[in-house]
Amino acid sequence: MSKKTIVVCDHIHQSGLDILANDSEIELINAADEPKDKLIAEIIPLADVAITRSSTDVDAAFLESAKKITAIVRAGVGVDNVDIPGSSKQGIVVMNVPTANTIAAVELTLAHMLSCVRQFPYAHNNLKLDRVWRRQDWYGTELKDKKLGIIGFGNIGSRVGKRAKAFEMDVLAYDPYIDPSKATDLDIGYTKNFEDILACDIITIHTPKTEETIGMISKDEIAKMKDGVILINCARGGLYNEEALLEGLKSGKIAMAGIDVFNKEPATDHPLLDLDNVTVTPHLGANTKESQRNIAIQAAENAIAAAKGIAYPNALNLPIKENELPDFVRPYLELIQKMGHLSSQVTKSAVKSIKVTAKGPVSDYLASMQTFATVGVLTESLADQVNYVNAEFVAKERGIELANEVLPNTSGFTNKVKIKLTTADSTIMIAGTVFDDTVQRIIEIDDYILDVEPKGTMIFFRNTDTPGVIGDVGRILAENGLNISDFRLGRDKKQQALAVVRVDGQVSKDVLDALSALEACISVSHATL
Ligand SMILES: NC(=O)C1=CN([C@@H]2O[C@H](COP(=O)(O)OP(=O)(O)OC[C@H]3O[C@@H](n4cnc5c(N)ncnc54)[C@H](O)[C@@H]3O)[C@@H](O)[C@H]2O)C=CC1
Ligand SMILES: O=C(O)C(=O)COP(=O)(O)O
Repeated sequence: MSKKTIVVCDHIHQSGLDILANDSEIELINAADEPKDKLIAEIIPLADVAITRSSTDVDAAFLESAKKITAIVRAGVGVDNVDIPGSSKQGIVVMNVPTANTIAAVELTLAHMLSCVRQFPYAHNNLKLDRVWRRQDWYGTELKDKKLGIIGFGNIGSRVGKRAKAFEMDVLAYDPYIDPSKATDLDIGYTKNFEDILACDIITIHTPKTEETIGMISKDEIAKMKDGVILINCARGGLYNEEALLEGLKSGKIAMAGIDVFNKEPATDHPLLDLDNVTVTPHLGANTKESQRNIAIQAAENAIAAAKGIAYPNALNLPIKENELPDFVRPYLELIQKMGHLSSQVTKSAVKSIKVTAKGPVSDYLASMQTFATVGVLTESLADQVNYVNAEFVAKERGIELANEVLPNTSGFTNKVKIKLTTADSTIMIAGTVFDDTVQRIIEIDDYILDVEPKGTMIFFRNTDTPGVIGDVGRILAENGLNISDFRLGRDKKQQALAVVRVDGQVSKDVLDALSALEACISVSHATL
């Protein structure tokens, strides 16, 4: 059998390189020190499998060169620099190594917190580089009794919280996608109100980088914070808007920031580096010997398994062989995934169960429908960490009940699919169908009959069915510069109406507040697909 070539694109621990070098069926190319243009142009075309870290973007240029690649192993957690849909299209399985560097990132977060409150690097430089002994210049503050706000309470966030408790901090978690008991069982406070986090003394973020989390802390949020707040980011650059962060640090509103990650890396001429109230590290969250050793071993073993076609551990995608599905099924899978994504955005709470029902010939693909619906629901909180391969496993791990059922088709449609999402706070049902094999439509939301294209930014406005409401909604949107691209109305038997309004542009909190202040409003929410 000819050898399979595994290309290592970034620096990994020697233990992983040894495993790769010692396998007689594997040809190892260690390209960590090669310039990226040479890597892409000359080395990637030779690879059957590639191992990457955050320094190598798996983008269009990479994929263009990846003629033979069947699998990519991201030797770490974050896959925001990996084009997963593009990889799937090319039949490339993307895998990551999700928990091997958790502790390293947790401990770096604590290091930044301590460095910030004691201005550690500045005092260090003053003595070591300037040879100045001025103890009166270096009065810090204590972590004890300070309120720590943690955004994102997953593997890293929860462990930061646990350790902060050992410092006798008052810890508060914000993560709308977890069961609150995950925090309260650790004697850590839990809030669904983001404003509570903004009122903390120190704020640290541990979410993936998604459309929802990019710029989660920006100018408006910083304005609401305490004067002298401390901000830590050891997750991903851009979760704190960098311009707003810079401005806040310059004005002194933010006393200190501890930053490990930047929007664009390497960040050797970033304006944050010119300030004297930041502690910075060059994306070192995962850089401990223990983590890198564990990651390299797992990445090497998983890359070999993939190269030999034996297994794809922690696969984040399942390249969909579209030609193996009947033509009419594919749009239903896409539709139910959108319906899942939409329902989780509207309910915005810890998911308890996802039930999928199908009527008509599409019911033969019920298990796939369930998978796509589950991916859609969990995408909102987990982004790329959930996929068609691991959806069921991830849902079960989070205590989410999955159910599905085929129902006799009395609907009048050739096929009809429905998702019922139950969360800690509410339940929503959305049904859809596909016309002419291509035209996807939402046809029911709860008891309302509608005809809505699931696309773009949508506002869901539920109101008592009284005259003049539509005009009021239109006026508020116009006043806020939002152009309406579609307006659909459904009525139920209780004299209530649901308007689904598609708009061009983003829906701000002000718009939602103005809509919910209307007398006829029962509820208002929005979602973006
Ligand atoms: N600096 C570094 O070298 C390292 C950075 N990381 C990054 O740290 C971050 C966290 O990693 P893990 O804890 O392993 O991930 P995780 O998946 O275990 O946890 C992420 C949590 O964020 C929550 N979340 C998602 N959207 C949210 C939102 N809008 N608001 C509040 N919470 C939200 C999720 O529900 C989940 O509980 C990732 O961005 C990862 O890439 C991870 C390792 C090393
Ligand atoms: O695992 C992650 O998400 C990280 O950010 C670590 O990235 P790295 O492997 O150090 O380039």
